[in-house]
Amino acid sequence: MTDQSGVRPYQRLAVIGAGAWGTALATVARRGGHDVTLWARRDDLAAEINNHRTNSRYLPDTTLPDGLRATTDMAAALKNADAVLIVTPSKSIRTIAAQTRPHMSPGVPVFVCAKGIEADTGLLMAQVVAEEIPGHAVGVISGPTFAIETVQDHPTAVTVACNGDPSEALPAARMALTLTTDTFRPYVSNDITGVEIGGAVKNVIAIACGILAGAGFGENTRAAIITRGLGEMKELAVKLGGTRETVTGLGGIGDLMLTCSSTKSRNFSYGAQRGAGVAEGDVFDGRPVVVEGRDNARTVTDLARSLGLHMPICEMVRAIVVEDHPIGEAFAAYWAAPIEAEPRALDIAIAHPAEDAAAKRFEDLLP
Ligand SMILES: NC(=O)c1ccc[n+]([C@@H]2O[C@H](COP(=O)([O-])OP(=O)(O)OC[C@H]3O[C@@H](n4cnc5c(N)ncnc54)[C@H](O)[C@@H]3O)[C@@H](O)[C@H]2O)c1
Ligand SMILES: O=P(O)(O)OC[C@H](O)CO
Repeated sequence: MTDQSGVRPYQRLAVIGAGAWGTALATVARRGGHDVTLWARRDDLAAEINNHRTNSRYLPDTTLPDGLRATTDMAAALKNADAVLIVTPSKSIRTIAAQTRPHMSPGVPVFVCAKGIEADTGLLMAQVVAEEIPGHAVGVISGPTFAIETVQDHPTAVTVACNGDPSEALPAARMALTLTTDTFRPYVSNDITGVEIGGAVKNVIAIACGILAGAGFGENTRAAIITRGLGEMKELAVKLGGTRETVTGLGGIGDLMLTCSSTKSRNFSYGAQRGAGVAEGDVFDGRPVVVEGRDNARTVTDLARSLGLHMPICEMVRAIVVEDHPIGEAFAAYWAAPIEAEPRALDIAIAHPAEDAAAKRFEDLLP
């Protein structure tokens, strides 16, 4: 084990994005005694956080810690920061990173906390930030974390990752120390790729689990999808240079277990509503809710296809949410696929003996 006893926490954090997760991470850091400035897009939200210690839209019924400052002024947020967290949805990460660049002090590390892959480029979030803010160490924070539970002080663990050997991954160790409180426990990793693929893929698998739960299927089905989904996650992560161990950690199976089994997950809930027959436009009663897995279904499968990988559960979700195929048809295609080996490295493919019957069963049963 490398002796990291000389590691010092960061003292002044800028958290960019005052939605549920940005506010939760800012709360953790403030509870840890650090100086925290939270950047919000909207004036009224910054004023609410400063004047009432609440963020009622994103974290209802919670009180934020004293001394947590919010601002809409990016320069002010970044002025004295010795570390930065970017916590907006993955679609906006490039734009937000570009907005931070003119105000970023030299050498300040940046941690991305969004779970996604960029459309068109297929880049992971840390790669996007590295392109927009060159010359800064870039890391990621991910794991099984519902923002509301974190703010309510439920014991919560995350992975903080930077690339490189343990000495180069020092910013990850410093950020882990910075965010450690009596209830929040970060672990350190040097595998950004594995952690990021875990976060993006679990969103898609959670939609699949939601769809099948919403359609009325039980725990057997969910366990099958989580396990096979984990296999898809592992193949993509390893293909891109991540490790199997990371996929079996908090950012992989940990986040899968959480997100695939709770209606607190927006991805699972979105899927559950679709599976119960709610039309796309009526999900969440038409309210705009961040469901990263909808975009991830396309970006994950685009990336996998470009690498010659087949991710059948992610393809099923893509067929439903991106290409608007009927749920029954998409699930039937997945379920009646040829018999294969577990793990897939064993090269076996036997035609499904009841392909048509299986297909018909689900096409008739599901919306
Ligand atoms: N909510 C959670 O429990 C949770 C936990 C872990 C990780 N995450 C991840 O954190 C990221 C952010 O999710 P969230 O739950 O905080 O979302 P949210 O909907 O609660 O908040 C999103 C925030 O980003 C801002 N935003 C949206 N688009 C923007 C843009 N184009 N430019 C600037 N600001 C913009 C919004 O104003 C809002 O403040 C996602 O990638 C999500 O997967 C969320
Ligand atoms: O609400 P979800 O589905 O976006 O999940 C939130 C977090 O990613 C859970 O770790």
